[in-house]
Amino acid sequence: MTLLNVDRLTISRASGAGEPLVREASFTVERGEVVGVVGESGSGKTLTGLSLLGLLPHGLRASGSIVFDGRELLAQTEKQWQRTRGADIAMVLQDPSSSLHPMLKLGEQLTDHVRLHLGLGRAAAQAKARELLERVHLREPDRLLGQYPHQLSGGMKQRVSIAIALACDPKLLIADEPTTALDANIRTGIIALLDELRRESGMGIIFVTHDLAMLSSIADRLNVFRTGEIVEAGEAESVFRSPQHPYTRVLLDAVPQVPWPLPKEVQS
Ligand SMILES: Nc1ncnc2c1ncn2[C@@H]1O[C@H](COP(=O)(O)OP(=O)(O)OP(=O)(O)O)[C@@H](O)[C@H]1O
Repeated sequence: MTLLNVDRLTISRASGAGEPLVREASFTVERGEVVGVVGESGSGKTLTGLSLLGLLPHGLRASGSIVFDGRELLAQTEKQWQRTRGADIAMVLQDPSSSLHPMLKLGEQLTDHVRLHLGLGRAAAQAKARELLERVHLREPDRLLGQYPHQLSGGMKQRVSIAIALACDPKLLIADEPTTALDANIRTGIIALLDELRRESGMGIIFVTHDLAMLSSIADRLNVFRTGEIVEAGEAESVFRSPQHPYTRVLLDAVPQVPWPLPKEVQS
């Protein structure tokens, strides 16, 4: 069964004013698949991601259909959404600091998170926290658990926020510009980690970015957004090789070299 089936998703102002911000967007995500969502600033990528978590900003509403694992999310109560978030669908944001409390040691944040979501006792939660840090390839987890976020580099912080997102074994991860704030060489490591996690766990990933080149090494399929609409969708390889929409060509022209997939040195 398809993991996620978004059908004619429309996001508009609840007041009815103005044009919809996202218009009739339809796409699917299969298990273990990375779907790239690309487009210029303001094209509706983030709102689409937030609607999959029931987290649209106040004053906006979604219509159409979002079927996840066989159930309609748009019909959910707030209580049902709370169970969906984290346990079924998790999100990683551009700025890892936004998912980490600056005044709390990582150990407290990770163990509190797993205790809350998995109902584990203190010792089991600490063991789970260590295991999660190892899963994202952070060395010396015990030492890290005693540190504050500001003691970590940006790349390490992003790995910790991925570890937090993985705590409940979500089936779908929405990664919204997860590498934009990072240096080029760190970026490659985070992309490799996401690629490894989807292979290992069968988790689907929606990778949102304005940078098409970023997706060349990881995306199976692409959705190109422009002013609230999907203007091109298809297998990543064929979109890279022969883009159909003029806007996709403009995005590709901004990428320095585009044989698909890009050679490793260009990906970084
Ligand atoms: N709370 C809101 N109320 C009204 N309009 C909003 C709200 N949030 C976002 N928008 C508008 O919706 C449109 C889509 O925004 P969205 O954040 O999804 O774009 P994006 O493609 O993710 O952009 P970026 O790459 O800059 O993050 C934009 O025109 C934005 O100004």
